[in-house]
Amino acid sequence: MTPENETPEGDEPDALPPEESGADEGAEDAAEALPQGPTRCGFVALIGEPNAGKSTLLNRMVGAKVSIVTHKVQTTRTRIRGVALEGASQIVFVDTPGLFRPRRRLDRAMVAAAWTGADDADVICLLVEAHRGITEGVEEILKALDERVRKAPVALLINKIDRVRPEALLTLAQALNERRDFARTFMISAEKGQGCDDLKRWLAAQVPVGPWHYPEDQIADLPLRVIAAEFTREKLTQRLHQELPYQLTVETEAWEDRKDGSTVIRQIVYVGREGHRGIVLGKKGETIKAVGSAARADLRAFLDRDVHLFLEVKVRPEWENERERYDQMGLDFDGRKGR
Ligand SMILES: Nc1nc2c(ncn2[C@@H]2O[C@H](COP(=O)(O)OP(=O)(O)OP(=O)(O)O)[C@@H](O)[C@H]2O)c(=O)[nH]1
Repeated sequence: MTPENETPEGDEPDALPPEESGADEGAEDAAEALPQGPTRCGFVALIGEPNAGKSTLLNRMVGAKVSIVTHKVQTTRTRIRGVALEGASQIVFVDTPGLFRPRRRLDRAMVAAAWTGADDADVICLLVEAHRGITEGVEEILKALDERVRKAPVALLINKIDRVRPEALLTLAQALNERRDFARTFMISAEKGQGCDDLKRWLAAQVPVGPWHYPEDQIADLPLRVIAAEFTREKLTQRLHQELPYQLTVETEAWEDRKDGSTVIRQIVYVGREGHRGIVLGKKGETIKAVGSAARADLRAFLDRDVHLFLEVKVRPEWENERERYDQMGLDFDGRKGR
């Protein structure tokens, strides 16, 4: 067992700031009228290639960090729901794993989960990276959308507009709209906030009339144990190089809310080989200690409680072929559908 070490105040690595009001210049004019009267509630699936910015957008829409974000592809493994309110509407965002050509069992389960998220949605948002344009991967997703999606409106979100010149954006928007009839096109920067208020208002008007699914103060729908494991996996992914992050998984083994207001969380990091265990631990346990304190800082902010986090690294060569590991991640072992 490696206990986490104390995190100095203010050392909270990546939490996104709450949505800033007014970040979206000119949104007032362009926005749809805010839904008035009866409550509305519906599911909005965020789909796109790995790294398109789906988790970043989800966090911005919710105004808090509920999905992990890294610069590496395929960070999101399971479907994560984040809940946002806009006027009388409750919008349940479903952050799906990136869509790509699956090779391994884990890949297949992730892609199946992504499509299940889209199949169940009232509105689908396709994120395309402004600077990458219509890649082979985007082409494949468009083709799959044509085949699979019959009813739900699909909005095109051209993300990362902060990375390109405006002229390039218009050309890309035009090319994509020629390829498919989108319900609406938005130019956004999930990271910087441009276009996001406008998008949220539009989505609020699209979701169907009906009662809210979640209490007003609930922002995420994933077991806390899984969210906690995801936070640790994010820190590992940020610190470890190359392929290793894809070859490990994190599970929350025990969770105890203590009377003194603190929470004790024990997690296991499963790796495939002894050599990987050494890398995850680092010299004198430095890596795992740093991971533990960064994850703990996020957990503390998320739970608004003091957290004691204990991490253990175990070698389990076959973890990728064990049904229980998939159950823990909320993925379907047979890759047929996400849950
Ligand atoms: N410049 C810029 N970077 C962005 C923007 N949105 C997201 N990013 C960055 O793009 C990277 C990927 O973002 P994620 O939100 O993890 O992407 P994802 O689509 O959830 O990725 P997967 O988990 O692989 O499916 C991160 O480094 C983000 O900071 C944006 O609007 N502008």
